[in-house]
Amino acid sequence: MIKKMGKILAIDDNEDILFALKLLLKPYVELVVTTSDPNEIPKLMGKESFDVMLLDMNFTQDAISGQEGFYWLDKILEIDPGAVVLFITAYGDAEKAVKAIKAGATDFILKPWQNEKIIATISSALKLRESKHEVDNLKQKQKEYTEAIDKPFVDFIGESAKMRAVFTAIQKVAKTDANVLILGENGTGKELVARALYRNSARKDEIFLSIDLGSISESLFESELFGHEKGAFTDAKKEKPSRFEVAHNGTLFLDEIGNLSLPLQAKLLTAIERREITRVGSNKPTKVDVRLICATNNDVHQLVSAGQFRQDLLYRINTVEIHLPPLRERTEDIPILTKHFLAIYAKKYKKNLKGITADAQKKLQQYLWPGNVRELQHAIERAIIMCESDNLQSEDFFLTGSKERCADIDMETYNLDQIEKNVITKVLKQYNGNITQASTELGITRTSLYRRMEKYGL
Ligand SMILES: Nc1ncnc2c1ncn2[C@@H]1O[C@H](COP(=O)(O)OP(=O)(O)OP(=O)(O)O)[C@@H](O)[C@H]1O
Repeated sequence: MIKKMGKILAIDDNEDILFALKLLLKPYVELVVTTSDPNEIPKLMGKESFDVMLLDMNFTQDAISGQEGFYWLDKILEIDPGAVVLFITAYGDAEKAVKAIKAGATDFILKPWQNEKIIATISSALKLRESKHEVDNLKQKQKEYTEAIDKPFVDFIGESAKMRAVFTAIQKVAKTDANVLILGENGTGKELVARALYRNSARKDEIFLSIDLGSISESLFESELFGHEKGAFTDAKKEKPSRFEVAHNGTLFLDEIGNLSLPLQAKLLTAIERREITRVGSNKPTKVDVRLICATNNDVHQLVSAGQFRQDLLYRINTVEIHLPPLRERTEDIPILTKHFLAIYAKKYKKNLKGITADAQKKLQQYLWPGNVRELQHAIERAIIMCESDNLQSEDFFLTGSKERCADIDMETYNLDQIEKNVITKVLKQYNGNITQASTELGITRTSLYRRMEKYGL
């Protein structure tokens, strides 16, 4: 039953009813305020935050239409959109009840009432009000967390033509609800793109939920992504909502989608196609409305050709594709990124640094950055910690030499085929046999590289 909690406002033109209500509710609730004049409602609501309001439907004698009640319901909801209003009427019928609920009332009480029934209804209404408060608090917290998490992501830097094309694509796509697939090597800024899309979308006030699919084990995938009911399996001590449900109305960022096994791809596809999920241990599907942004550092089209990624899933997630170029293909961005990270870390480590020497900057320009912007960021942080002078020096950067762009190639022979073979061997070694990266570096297609490898028996 109701613990002595909750504040109630009862509005009825019949003083006897108000008196009876006060007497009935006083032992259970913290405060009962009554008024026979509905015009008092705004003033009373200004003074006190009521949890539940009991509102008569008809205030003029002999009136049975309920119009006045609906008028005051509107006023109450205008003042407090989260108000929990219970209509009271002696002339209640199913039709009016439905109309009242549609208009925003929470429930309906018929006069004359049974005491237990009215107390039970008010008790549920108080619980509803409490849940509404909790939801509001959680939404507020979520907003604050998102803003805090988003802060480091606000600076998305790049001046190169390739990055300008990415920024233009983000501007065009963000406002639409289209599913976006972001492709790019590790550390190129895929999550930055996802957050920029979210921040500029119509769903910006809802949740942004990021899931690293690569970090979820196969056995836990289904319950992690789709949730489970209590007792669905041995360890399911409590029910768990699916990530889709948590992200409902918001944006779901599925990172490392290329790492999903084929059976899990099938499950994900069903959820996306039907726009509903079914928790493990339940047979009741729940509708979900999310904007999907996916990312991968794999060559997903190549995975499709190799039968390792479902084509139908790819078509569902790549309404628009955004390609993030690796840093070595936009070396003109290195100076501005250097400046940016230098300012951040000099402040963090309280170092009074002027900048970076021309030699050191040249070293950064020549390096291939296999870890892309993330690697540059870490290299600068480390250099700032190590630096003992006014400017970052070449020696402050410990870059793995093998990944430096080779300025010249030993010409032991002038045979062009032999030179080509040597260069390809060198580049393949440099990228540990990664065909995509090697072909990009060589400026040829993957197919051409394969053809040449076959030709030279590599
Ligand atoms: N253009 C950029 N401007 C500023 N910072 C950037 C830029 N690109 C990447 N970064 C920074 O580099 C780091 C890596 O970025 P992010 O996590 O978005 O990359 P990713 O492509 O999602 O990486 P992974 O594939 O490893 O998950 C982050 O700290 C990010 O803030």
